[in-house]
Amino acid sequence: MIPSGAPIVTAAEMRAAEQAVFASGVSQDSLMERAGAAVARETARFATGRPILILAGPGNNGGDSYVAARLLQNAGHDVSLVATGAPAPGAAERMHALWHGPTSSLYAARPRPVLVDGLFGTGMTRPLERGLAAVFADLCKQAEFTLAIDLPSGIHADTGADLGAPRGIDVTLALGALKPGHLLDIGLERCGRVLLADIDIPVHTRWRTVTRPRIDTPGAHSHKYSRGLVAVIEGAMPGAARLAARAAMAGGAGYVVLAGDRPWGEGPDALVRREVRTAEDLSEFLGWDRIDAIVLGPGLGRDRRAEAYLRAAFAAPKPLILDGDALTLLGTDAARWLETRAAPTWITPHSGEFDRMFAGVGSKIDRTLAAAAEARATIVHKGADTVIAAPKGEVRLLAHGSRWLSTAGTGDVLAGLLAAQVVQSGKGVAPAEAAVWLHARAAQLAGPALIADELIGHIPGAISECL
Ligand SMILES: NC(=O)C1=CN([C@@H]2O[C@H](COP(=O)(O)OP(=O)(O)OC[C@H]3O[C@@H](n4cnc5c(N)ncnc54)[C@H](O)[C@@H]3O)[C@@H](O)[C@H]2O)[C@H](O)CC1
Ligand SMILES: [K+]
Repeated sequence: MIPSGAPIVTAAEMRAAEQAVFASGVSQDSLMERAGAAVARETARFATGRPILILAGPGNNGGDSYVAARLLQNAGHDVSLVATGAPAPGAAERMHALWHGPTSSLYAARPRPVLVDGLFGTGMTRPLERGLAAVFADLCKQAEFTLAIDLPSGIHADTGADLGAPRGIDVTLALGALKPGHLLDIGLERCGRVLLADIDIPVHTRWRTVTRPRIDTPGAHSHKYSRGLVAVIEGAMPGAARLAARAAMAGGAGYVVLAGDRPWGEGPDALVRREVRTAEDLSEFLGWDRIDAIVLGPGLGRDRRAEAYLRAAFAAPKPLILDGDALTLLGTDAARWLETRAAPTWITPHSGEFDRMFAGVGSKIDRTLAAAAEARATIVHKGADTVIAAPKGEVRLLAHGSRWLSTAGTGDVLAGLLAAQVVQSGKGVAPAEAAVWLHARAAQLAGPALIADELIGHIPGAISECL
């Protein structure tokens, strides 16, 4: 569980935001008191009277620990503390001096039912030392409830990479804002439930977690064309394009056309079919001015005709959603090709497709942002941690999507759903955010062992939560 619509900042941005608070006249001690008070409040809520062990590292994460230990003890809790080294000069040292309760060394620590991890937070720069990681993991294992301050110690704040974090953290209390490490990579599975404590540090960022979209009920004068026409192009595996087309219909598009050489197969009667056999046919069809968005890629194939279809779709001056085989065909030339398009483009790669198209370093957010800027396209980089990035720097992140989505055809559904949002809500991240939210919610509604066909049936239920 991750708070929705919450700001996400890097460790450096968080430090800069803290500096701005200090510059406005707030002392470091009072900010640390706020952080420690938030930790004490949440710990007390979950501890329900059980004995508490607090781990305090050498930096400001440890400083928060000393404050929380003092406040919990003052409130009557049974608290003991483990310090892993001398506190750094400054606020952490002053908070250490105010702690008068029992303190032991890490290696002599006895497990207690409630564990608070204040070893390292955003200052985590290198892997945990082995012995420390082993003792820490053991204390977590033996605790009944574990809360991590800001981040689990052993998770890289900016990438979510594993620097030795234990399993079994129940709650991570993010201070001030979420960090990428709460949402990406190993961080996503090691943080447990993420709660966000507002400690009054203003942050300015264009990175947020995905929120539930607001969808308008069609107006009195709406008609099939005003609600948007989506053209889905069929290829070698027609089932995939049909899934995308049905998802576009369920997603609220006014009119959906399936175009291909075998479009007459199964599927709803409300789906309009159009026979297209060659790239010339396709160009002619895509010249129809009623078309508001094109979906190309699901089940397209990778033969010469598929390449010719891709060129025809690229040349059409219409919003274009590219998925699956279209992305494989673009390959390492993707950015060069995509940046030539005048009309808006969305691409929906999973990590394998993304890595074939783009180089790049850093976190999944950094790499997706760099690719979006280079390709001048909005990218929905799918996975357990789905990152949406737009060329001008906007980022949306959806973590904890249903693991049951990892099955054939769900990506085709997302592509169709995205097209439906594009024709209804326009440019950039907004339609992608809406599509990703609806897709995840439909998956929750479909429950375990879902198949892509069933997912489509739950899209209207997801939409009804957004009206
Ligand atoms: N800045 C503030 O006033 C506030 C910060 N808050 C909390 O502070 C942490 C960030 O604190 P910082 O001191 O920058 O870093 P850490 O406490 O995470 O640790 C830094 C400390 O640890 C050393 N170190 C890093 N990695 C390792 C390692 N693998 N093994 C051993 N030592 C390591 C590093 O060199 C430093 O000495 C933030 O997360 C908040 O919890 C408050 O929230 C608000 C006030
Ligand atoms: K921590």
